[in-house]
Parts: sequence; C-alpha cells; structure tokens
Amino acid sequence: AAEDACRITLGQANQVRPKLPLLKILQAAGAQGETFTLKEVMHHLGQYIMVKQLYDKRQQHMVYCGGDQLGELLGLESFSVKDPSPVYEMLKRNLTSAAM
Ligand SMILES: C[C@@H](c1ccc(Cl)cc1)n1cnc(-c2ccccc2)c1-c1c(C(=O)NCCN2CCN(C3CCCCC3)CC2)[nH]c2cc(Cl)ccc12
Repeated sequence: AAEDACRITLGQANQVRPKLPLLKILQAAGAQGETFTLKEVMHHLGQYIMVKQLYDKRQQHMVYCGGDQLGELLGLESFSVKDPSPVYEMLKRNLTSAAM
C-alpha cells in the first residue's frame, strides 16, 4: 500500500554510504553490506576499537588509534570517547547519503 511504500522509502532515507577507507574498518569489525544507519556505523566502530584493543584497559574512555587505520582517518593519535566531536568530523568527511 501507499503508506508501506512511504515507510520503505523513509526507511532507506537514513542510510549512509561509508567511503572505502571507512567501509574497510567497518568490515574488519564484521559489518556486512555497503549502506548503514549512523547508529550501525557507531556500533561497528565501537566493535572495531574493542576487537583491535585500541582502548586503554585502565582508562577505558581513552582510545589510542595512532598507527591504526582508524587513527589515519581521524588524523589523531588518541581521543577520549567523552568527546565525540573528532569522530563526527571524520564521519562528515567519510559518509555520503545513500538516499535513493
Ligand atoms: C557512548 C559510546 C560512544 C559512541 C560514539 C562515540 Cl563518537 C563516542 C562514544 N561509547 C562509550 N564507550 C564506547 C567505547 C569505549 C571503549 C571501547 C569501545 C567503545 C563507546 C563507543 C561505541 C559504542 O557503540 N558503544 C556502545 C556501548 N559501549 C560502552 C563501552 N563498552 C566497552 C568499554 C571498554 C571496555 C569494554 C566495554 C563497549 C560498549 N561506539 C564507538 C565508536 C567510536 Cl569511534 C568511539 C567510541 C564508541
């Protein structure tokens, strides 16, 4: 029905398409496919940090990404998860809208 078609379209509306360097990081964390919601991108990035043990075991809000592809994308050696702004800046540079 019309509202279903609308729902499907709206459902697609909030998909984003990571650029290749970011997509490779998400796939290393187990992501499937090429378009995601922002929430999924954040989840996979969190998994990536966990899997690659980039966070400090004692100060668990600190991420040391220097020498990792994530650090290349962020242009940072380290950051605190308490200040997401560098991550949002990186996503602005590395995500395109996947709207139809
Ligand atoms: C609020 C949220 C967040 C989300 C986005 C941002 Cl830009 C900052 C902060 N957050 C809070 N701590 C973390 C975190 C900390 C250390 C290691 C991994 C993740 C996260 C991040 C998540 C996530 O999806 N988080 C789910 C719950 N997390 C709690 C922390 N948990 C671990 C903490 C270290 C010890 C093991 C559990 C994992 C699940 N995704 C991220 C992606 C990046 Cl680029 C950076 C950080 C995170």
